[in-house]
Amino acid sequence: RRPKNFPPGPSPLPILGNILELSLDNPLKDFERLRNIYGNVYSVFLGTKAAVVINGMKAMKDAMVTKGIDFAGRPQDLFVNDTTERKGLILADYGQCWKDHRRFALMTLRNFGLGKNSMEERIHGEIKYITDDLEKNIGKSYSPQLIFHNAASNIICQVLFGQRYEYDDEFIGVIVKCFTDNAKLANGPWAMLYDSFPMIRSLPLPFRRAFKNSKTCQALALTIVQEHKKTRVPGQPRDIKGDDASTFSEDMMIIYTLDLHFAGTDTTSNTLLTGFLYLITYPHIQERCQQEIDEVLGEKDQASFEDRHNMPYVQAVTHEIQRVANTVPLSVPHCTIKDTELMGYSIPKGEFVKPEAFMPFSAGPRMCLGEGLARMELFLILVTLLRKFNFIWPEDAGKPDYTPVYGVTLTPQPYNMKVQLRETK
Ligand code: HEM
Repeated sequence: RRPKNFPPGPSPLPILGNILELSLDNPLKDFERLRNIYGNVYSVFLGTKAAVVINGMKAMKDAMVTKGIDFAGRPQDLFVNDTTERKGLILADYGQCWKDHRRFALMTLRNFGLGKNSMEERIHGEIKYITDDLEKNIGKSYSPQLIFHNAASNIICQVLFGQRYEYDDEFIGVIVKCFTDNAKLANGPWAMLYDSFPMIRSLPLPFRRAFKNSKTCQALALTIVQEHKKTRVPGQPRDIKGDDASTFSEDMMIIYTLDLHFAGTDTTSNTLLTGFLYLITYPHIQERCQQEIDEVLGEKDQASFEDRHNMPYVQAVTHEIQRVANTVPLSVPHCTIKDTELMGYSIPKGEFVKPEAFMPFSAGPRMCLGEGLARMELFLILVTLLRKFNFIWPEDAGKPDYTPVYGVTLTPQPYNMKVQLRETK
């Protein structure tokens, strides 16, 4: 039963709650349907657990910013918590440990050049590998998935581990494959059943693959962390470092690096993949971006992030790409840390909230800490590639299918593109 003055929603069935109202494969349309019936703040029961769904700018701002701290918790009894063994930063509950980790991550990103030229240089260094790969494939029908996932992974790997990996490197290939698989599993049907019906959790069902993926990544990350400990010179940080005496134990450090690696890979790359899918199939928009890029950059060697201020059209296209890509469609679940109110409804401590509104990086104290890096990556990669190449839908590729594949991150259906060098002026 809903607590007094709780946000409204469909009547729950015993044990099942409202699970039959939601498509287990992709509940986004059902969330939208329920929003049309119950308004911007409503609740659904996943099994016996109540979840509040928040939509629309006003309710999102109220919950995530005005009452940001009230809503800054993370539920701790979900499939995703068992996958990451309750360690790391993304799913840490509100408290000192989360604060320390968030501050440390932001400081590391700053120390490694975010907001300064060095991060731009690092991104440009990686773009050079993308353009080399594209140049090798001029005229062929080519799947861009691997390059964008590996490029985004390499940019964050350089901050985390001080190194990049070749695009055919097996070690990183395994990690990125586990990430993409877990991003689908964590919002997939088995996760929904796992969250709704705790009695099935110990059964050998397909959700176990996510635990196996997580163990595989942990074992690989451990080898890097141990290698770095061996060769570390005190006082000369090359990348992030741990300290056994604090909350940054080796164990914690491993999940923490995987968290940042995961958060920085599947998000930026899927946004780019969706971006190119639309730029290819709306060629007049690709062309207008290229015109603006040519005018602003002229003879300049390479684009700088500052150039965005002179490229209003490219900026608008980047924002539109983020809107249609809807890369993290349900954000990350929040929970209230004390009894609070939202849009006139009472929300008691401990119920969890899945914000659904368009704010690609979310808002408030828990908002994406990689926003600055992601924006820089999206801008520099888009501008540099569009300046040098034309991207074309292959003649034999049939009609484009824009239906995204559901998961923690939305992914476009796999597609091939053709690349041509642009005429140099
Ligand atoms: C287009 C790219 C990206 C999008 C759309 C995106 C989106 C998001 C969203 C919606 C959240 C949840 C915020 C909330 O709970 O309210 C989040 C959290 C987070 N993101 Fe991103 N993100 C992107 C790129 C990145 C990058 C490049 C990094 C790496 C530096 C990163 C690191 C994180 C971390 C660590 C959190 C958890 C923050 C916390 O719990 O305090 N993200 N992101």
